[in-house]
Amino acid sequence: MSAPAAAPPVHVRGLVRHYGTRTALKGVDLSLGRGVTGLLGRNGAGKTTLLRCLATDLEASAGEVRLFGLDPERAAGRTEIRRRLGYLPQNPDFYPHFTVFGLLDYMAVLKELGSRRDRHDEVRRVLVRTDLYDRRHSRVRRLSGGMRQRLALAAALLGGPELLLLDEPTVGLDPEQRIRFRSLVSELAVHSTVVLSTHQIEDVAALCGRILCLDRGRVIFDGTPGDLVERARGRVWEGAGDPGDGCTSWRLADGRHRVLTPHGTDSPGGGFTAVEPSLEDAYLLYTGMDRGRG
Ligand SMILES: Nc1ncnc2c1ncn2[C@@H]1O[C@H](COP(=O)(O)OP(=O)(O)OP(=O)(O)O)[C@@H](O)[C@H]1O
Repeated sequence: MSAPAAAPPVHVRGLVRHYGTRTALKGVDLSLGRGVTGLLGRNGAGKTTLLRCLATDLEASAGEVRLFGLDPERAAGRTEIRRRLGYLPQNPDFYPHFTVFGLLDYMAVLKELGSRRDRHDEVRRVLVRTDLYDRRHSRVRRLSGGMRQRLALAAALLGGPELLLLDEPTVGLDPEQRIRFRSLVSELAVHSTVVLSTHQIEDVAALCGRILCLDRGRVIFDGTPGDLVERARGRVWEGAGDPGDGCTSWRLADGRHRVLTPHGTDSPGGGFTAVEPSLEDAYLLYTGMDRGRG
């Protein structure tokens, strides 16, 4: 099945997804090209549900999903989409008795990756990319949590997908592996579309050219990290004293407080001075500010 030549990798209009009586996505619109898009939102906001819909793991209850211009609800479209995407699910689970190499080779067979020789070359390639080559003969059950996470990433990279969907990929990675992960993903994003759902704001700041904030099944922010930070300017403060109620605050190591005030005109009072907002401040403010909206 062929797709329109200029179709974006991801095009979603009015996407709704119900689980029984619960509505996890309430009309999501988005269109994604190359680069890394960070999907942010509080627990239960709908990030995993959105990724599962893009990964052809869940069907839309209503609305339109097109991947590479193809319709995942049609069998031919779905098969072609699956050939072209890589998906790292939340809490990936693998057959524990396989070796690392054997498991990836098995997944490569399912991905229809050519002859035995080509497949093995591809498995070696993703093992090197994820720093697991030295563990290729280990049983999956003997891997640490971070290594399993890298194995899941290796599986998602098989075949060089044009669309890479990563659901909390850096959970359990040590700092060195997180840095390796970031440079791998930013390299891949030169030629492909990456969607990264995460609670790790540092990863978003380091990697994402675009951020989508989800809140209760809706996109409440779509823009660059810089846009999001700008919205927090004049609303982040540090100082001594009691910041009082009505704003988000936390105690710093030196005993002072960092305070987020929801409106630009608010001030926590004497003793507090406005400071440069971080992406995390901006994210907290933005999702917090939206709390009052229906
Ligand atoms: N299989 C399911 N059955 C019923 N409800 C579900 C199911 N999966 C998710 N939900 C509900 O759908 C909503 C969105 O969940 P989802 O897992 O997409 O959120 P999330 O943003 O990925 O959260 P988290 O950050 O905690 O992973 C939540 O209210 C959740 O309880």
